[in-house]
Amino acid sequence: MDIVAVLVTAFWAMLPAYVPNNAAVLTGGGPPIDGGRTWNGERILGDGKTWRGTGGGIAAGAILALLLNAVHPTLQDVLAVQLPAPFPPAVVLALPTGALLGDITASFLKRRTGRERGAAFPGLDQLDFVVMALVLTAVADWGWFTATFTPEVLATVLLITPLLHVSTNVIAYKLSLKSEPW
Ligand SMILES: CC(C)=CCC/C(C)=C/CC/C(C)=C/CC/C(C)=C/COC[C@@H](COP(=O)(O)O)OC/C=C(\C)CC/C=C(\C)CC/C=C(\C)CCC=C(C)C
Ligand SMILES: Nc1ccn([C@@H]2O[C@H](COP(=O)(O)OP(=O)(O)OP(=O)(O)O)[C@@H](O)[C@H]2O)c(=O)n1
Ligand SMILES: [Mg+2]
Repeated sequence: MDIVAVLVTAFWAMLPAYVPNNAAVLTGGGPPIDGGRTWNGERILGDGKTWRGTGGGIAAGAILALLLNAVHPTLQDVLAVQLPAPFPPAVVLALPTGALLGDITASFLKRRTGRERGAAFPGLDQLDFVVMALVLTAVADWGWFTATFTPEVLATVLLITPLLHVSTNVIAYKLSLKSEPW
């Protein structure tokens, strides 16, 4: 695969895992998942992980995956690029669900390490959602996963995701959509 094909595959295949975190910020609020419960004096997850944000995020990512599947044949013709095979139904759910599960796991780890809601955890913040999205996708459909995420695509995903995460968060902060720029 040439470099353009690798970049296009990495971005296309990960979009349904990128959008859920954005959508959760926009749709979040209401009752927290942990119901306010604590463990060893600290919140289990905190007020930043809500049912509404999680549901909104998964819905946004799954809808986007279905939209990408719908435009797949046309775009492949028009752009003359090799896109990954359409997202199988299990992957349509695994990518966004994994992304938010990764983010929720990171909040659990942040609370266990004494970090308050909104505190940064460099490294974890940038890769939590992508690692869990990839793991869940591999479990959901191993054939699609290995055909799409070749070693070079996987390396590209792990390289571009932190850059995209940092830039999206700075833009969202400047637009007053997030209270911290990370
Ligand atoms: C479908 C809905 C409801 C919203 C879509 C909004 C949107 C513009 C999505 C772009 C998707 C995308 C390509 C994102 C970049 C990949 C990425 C790593 C995203 C991680 O999201 C971070 C998120 C919160 O993260 P956290 O929970 O871990 O802290 O960021 C907050 C984002 C928002 C509140 C949404 C609004 C975002 C913008 C206005 C910025 C748009 C920026 C880009 C498209 C990327 C531009 C940067 C480069 C270098 C290309
Ligand atoms: N599952 C989720 C993820 C995010 N959000 C919303 O998106 C905001 C930003 O997300 P994030 O940065 O992940 O949460 P933080 O508030 O920073 O909390 P934490 O320290 O636990 O990451 C949250 O405050 C919350 O309003 C949500 O409602 N539900
Ligand atoms: Mg945060």
